[in-house]
Amino acid sequence: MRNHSIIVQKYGGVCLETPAKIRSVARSLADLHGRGHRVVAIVSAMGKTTDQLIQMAYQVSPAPNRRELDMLLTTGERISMSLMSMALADLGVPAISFTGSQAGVMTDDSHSSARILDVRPIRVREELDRGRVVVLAGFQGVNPATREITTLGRGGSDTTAVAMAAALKAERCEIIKEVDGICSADPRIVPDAKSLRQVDFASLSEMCFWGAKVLHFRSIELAQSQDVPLVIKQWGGVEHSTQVVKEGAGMENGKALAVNSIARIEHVEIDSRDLSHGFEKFAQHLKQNSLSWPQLLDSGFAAGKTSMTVACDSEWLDALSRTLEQSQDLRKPREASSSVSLTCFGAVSPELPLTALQVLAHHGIVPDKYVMSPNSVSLFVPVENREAAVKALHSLVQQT
Ligand SMILES: Nc1ncnc2c1ncn2[C@@H]1O[C@H](COP(=O)(O)OP(=O)(O)O)[C@@H](O)[C@H]1O
Ligand SMILES: N[C@@H](CC(=O)OP(=O)(O)O)C(=O)O
Repeated sequence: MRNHSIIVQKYGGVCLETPAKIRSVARSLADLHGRGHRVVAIVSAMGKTTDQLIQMAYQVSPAPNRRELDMLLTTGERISMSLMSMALADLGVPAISFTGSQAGVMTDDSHSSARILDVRPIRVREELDRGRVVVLAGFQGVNPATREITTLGRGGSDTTAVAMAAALKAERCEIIKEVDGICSADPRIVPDAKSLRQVDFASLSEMCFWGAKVLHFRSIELAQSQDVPLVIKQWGGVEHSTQVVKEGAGMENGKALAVNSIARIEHVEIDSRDLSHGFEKFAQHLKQNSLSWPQLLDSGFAAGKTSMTVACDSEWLDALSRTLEQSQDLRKPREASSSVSLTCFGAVSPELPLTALQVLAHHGIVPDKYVMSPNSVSLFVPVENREAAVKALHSLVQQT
């Protein structure tokens, strides 16, 4: 099998929700294997397993130890990988499952937000050469210095898939989803959102930073730097739904591609001398409460206070809110907000921010913050206006 091309496929929790769905994914892997490819399947935890495990941890401890939390969360992917391997064996396909550490995914020591330092897939290669389908637990690795098990952060299986595809020099890395690829908006909010057949790395990276739950943000950067051919495919479909390309050939500069949103953004105020002091106090607070760094969206200093605007998964934000109630110097100055972002191919045109504000005003939505990035216009709106804001801004996406 040494000369056969390697295909890495990643299946998210939605595609693996039930034993029946696992059997059906196994049939599709068997089919790919039967067509002569060497197949590596990266699996996430079934359905909402990771959420349930996190909730369980917080029921046991208000500030779960991060090492132990990683030990707990990695079990979700172990369940999927072993079940998938069993289902493949039942179909007569030789298969073997590996955890992240068995597969040689080496990370730093940052529990719950570890970064991949190296991938040494020795056992994976051996098993592929033997003709087996290799099923790998996504979202996890091991720190070679401490020998501790780590996780890559929520949604990290996409990053495992890209890193493994790069290390194995795979022909391509396919991210298999239930949705029809990357859409011009979350189809749950905008049912007639169109699927983007091609998207360039820079735009996709900003879409995912600003809330498109289609790919782990870090996996995009990795695919670009490691030159991994990356496609997003709808589960059951034969064609690629979305192909990620270096440059979006044929697309107009500044064209609005998609609207995405972050449902919950929390604001934190820190009594401090200056911005740097504010950051130090925030870092200390996170450490004391066993919290990893969140996604930082905005920060500023005025009148003895550092303000931080952060996003993360809801369990993390709930935990932060609880710890802030007990703090003297850090507090929540206001209710949470949502962001809504319009991402363009190429640089944002200078008139777009005003147009976006006018469209929202027409729908009675008044944002209170505007953040500019190279490809996106992002506005912070009240949580209750989020869906209406996404629908309104979607009218600016060119329907071609
Ligand atoms: N721009 C977007 N395009 C496609 N899906 C999006 C977008 N923004 C948010 N989503 C949501 O992301 C999820 C995509 O992946 P899904 O296959 O359901 O999950 P996973 O593979 O991570 O288990 C869907 O629930 C979809 O509603
Ligand atoms: N199970 C992990 C990792 C992951 O990547 O999941 P998914 O591919 O279903 O988003 C999580 O829920 O964060």
